Amino acid sequence: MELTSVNDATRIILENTLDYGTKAVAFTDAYRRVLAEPLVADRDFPPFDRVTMDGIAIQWQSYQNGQRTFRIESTQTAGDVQHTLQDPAACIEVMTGASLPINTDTVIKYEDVTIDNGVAQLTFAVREKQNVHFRGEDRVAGSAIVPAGTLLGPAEIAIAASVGATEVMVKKLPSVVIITSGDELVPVEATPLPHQIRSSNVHCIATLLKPYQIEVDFIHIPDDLATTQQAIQQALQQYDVLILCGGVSQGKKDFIPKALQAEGVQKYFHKLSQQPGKPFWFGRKDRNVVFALPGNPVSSFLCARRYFIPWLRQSLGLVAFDHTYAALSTDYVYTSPLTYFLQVQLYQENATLMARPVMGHGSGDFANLVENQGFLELPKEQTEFKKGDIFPLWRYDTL
Ligand SMILES: Nc1nc2c(c(=O)[nH]1)N[C@H]1C(S)=C(S)[C@@H](COP(=O)(O)OP(=O)(O)OC[C@H]3O[C@@H](n4cnc5c(N)ncnc54)[C@H](O)[C@@H]3O)O[C@H]1N2
Ligand code: MOO
Ligand SMILES: [Mg+2]
Repeated sequence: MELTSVNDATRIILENTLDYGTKAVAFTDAYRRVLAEPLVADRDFPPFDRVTMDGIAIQWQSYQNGQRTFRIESTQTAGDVQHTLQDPAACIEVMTGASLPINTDTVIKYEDVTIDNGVAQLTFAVREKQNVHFRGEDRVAGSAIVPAGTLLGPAEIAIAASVGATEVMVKKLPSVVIITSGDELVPVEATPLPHQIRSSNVHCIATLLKPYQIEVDFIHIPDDLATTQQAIQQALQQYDVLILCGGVSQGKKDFIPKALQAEGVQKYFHKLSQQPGKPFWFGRKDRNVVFALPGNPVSSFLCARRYFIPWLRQSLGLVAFDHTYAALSTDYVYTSPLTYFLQVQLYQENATLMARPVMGHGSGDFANLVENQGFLELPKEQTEFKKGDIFPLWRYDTL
């Protein structure tokens, strides 16, 4: 049977991204959501001529005229209404964050003056308009400071706060369920019998999605076709996205592809020319998108990272691909005609990000994942990879 290439699979998946609309959320809950409407400056940034040093404010012209001593008229601290300098030859004491007094244009910090008996004497040269952050210098009122489509981080949340956007419009997230199958799996809190294991993959995948603020539901089904079909039917009604884990290979109880098709999910591909994750199945039914990942823990994780994250990013209006690049630390040989996801440990060598292969015991060895931070995507046309060659790097920490 013809295997689908990694490139074709990527293209097909990205042809099936969906827009889930927008919603308003409290700006304090907007971290790592995608902004749907720009954050607009309600005032100039800064909104008034802002003093940037504690010291005295003068009129530059009097300094220019040779004056070096200034009588102190008043003191203006941050939060005070704006003072006015009455005598152009005098000065006003001002504090960082205060609005610059009317009739002044230059601030001299305390370290550059001596004050005696209510008179300030300059001890250093002064530049016109120094130590003032002038109104509208950064942004003018009405300008879009944060454009729509931005993934919100600390800096953007600060802008939301500053413009008084208690609620912001963000892209809605798809609802996601992770469905595990397998009679050998028991819950985390259970003590497994000798032939059983605790279900761990789902928590790996759920954690992978957390940086995007996606909270998943979990469903576990036994290896039984009728129950599987029923669970899939219900999940298709309840969720936008189904991520299934396991049951997609050749086993006697690998029912997932059959059950999905029986429930009307159209298969877009099954089996890729990649290692690990070869038996990956992807399909769609109307607005339901279904990622049926191979059960081996490394396979399900790397497939979720390599295919689901770009799908999610594009669905949210972000650039789909979030890989970077790293250089192989050593020669490497891989002879199968498959794209290889090589698990690597990352380290910095001068300005180059280096990737050292960390070989585990195949796609069942998920303990090995803790030793590496991502994988290099080695193209299937090549078998010999040279030290220093650069390849796409998919990091596990996606944000
Ligand atoms: N005859 C063939 N056998 C297999 C092939 C093949 O091409 N021909 N492909 C192998 C590859 S590659 C993979 S990957 C696996 C995929 O298997 P399934 O998707 O059918 O997954 P399962 O059989 O259900 O489980 C595989 C393995 O993973 C463990 N697993 C599953 N779910 C979890 C979970 N939630 N937490 C922890 N571990 C989980 C499960 O116990 C199995 O050990 O098939 C190969 N076989
Ligand atoms: O491709 Mo399977 O994903 O190696 O274990
Ligand atoms: Mg199987």
